[in-house]
Amino acid sequence: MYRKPGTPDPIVVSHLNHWYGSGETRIQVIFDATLSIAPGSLTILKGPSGSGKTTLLTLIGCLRDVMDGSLRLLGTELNGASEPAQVALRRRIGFIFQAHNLHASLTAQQNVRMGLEVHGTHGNRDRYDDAAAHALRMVGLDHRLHYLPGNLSGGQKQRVAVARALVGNPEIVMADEPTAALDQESGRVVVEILKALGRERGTTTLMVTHDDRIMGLADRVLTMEDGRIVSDTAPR
Ligand SMILES: Nc1ncnc2c1ncn2[C@@H]1O[C@H](COP(=O)(O)OP(=O)(O)OP(=O)(O)O)[C@@H](O)[C@H]1O
Repeated sequence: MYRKPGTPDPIVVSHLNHWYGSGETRIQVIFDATLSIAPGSLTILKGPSGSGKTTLLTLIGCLRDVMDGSLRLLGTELNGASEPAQVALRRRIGFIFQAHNLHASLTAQQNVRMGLEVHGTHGNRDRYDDAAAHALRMVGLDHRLHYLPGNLSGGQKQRVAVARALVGNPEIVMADEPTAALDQESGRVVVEILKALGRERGTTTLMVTHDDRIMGLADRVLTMEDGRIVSDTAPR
């Protein structure tokens, strides 16, 4: 992918620490995390339950305040960032979660449209349907635009959730266990879609997963243990 000289990495974390609780029950859950993630890459964050993966992902996704250390997201320092600055950054991120949270009474296209409506920043509302249809085409579901989630398979529902995360052209996609409920082939399809976006649009993906079946598809695998990043490998 072409990269303008001097462009910073979209995610740059430096000496990040995080705690939960207060007083005697305060516990540290992230210790001195330092990493930089290249644009257009797909990075997997893995590790045992309770090792801090979701905490790190939500810190990077601007869903939790930075307490200590530095976290630069798309060139903006999050430590001390105002709420409006954080809201503006969140609009540049597409989120995909394991429980895909599709609305049962809305069609695939209407669910994806919601991805634009919640932001309310994409100008011409007449174009929302076109944008939603386009995003569903990208995930191979253009023949299911008017289906309700109840009439879609698990893999198809997850692809609708991917389309909803992608419809606003996010610069970063953050996914928490997006393939856990899927069979191997459906999981692979979801990851391949995100990889293609990296190549074609430079979208950077950070994904938490326990799913060993998809490790080989990542550009980079970070392993966490007890709140620390203990290994950083490139599978290929
Ligand atoms: N809101 C919270 N308040 C207090 N402690 C928390 C909170 N959220 C998480 N923790 C604790 O912080 C540690 C890290 O949790 P985190 O959810 O980041 O781990 P994880 O690696 O994502 O785990 P899993 O794979 O089970 O989702 C755990 O010990 C957890 O019990």
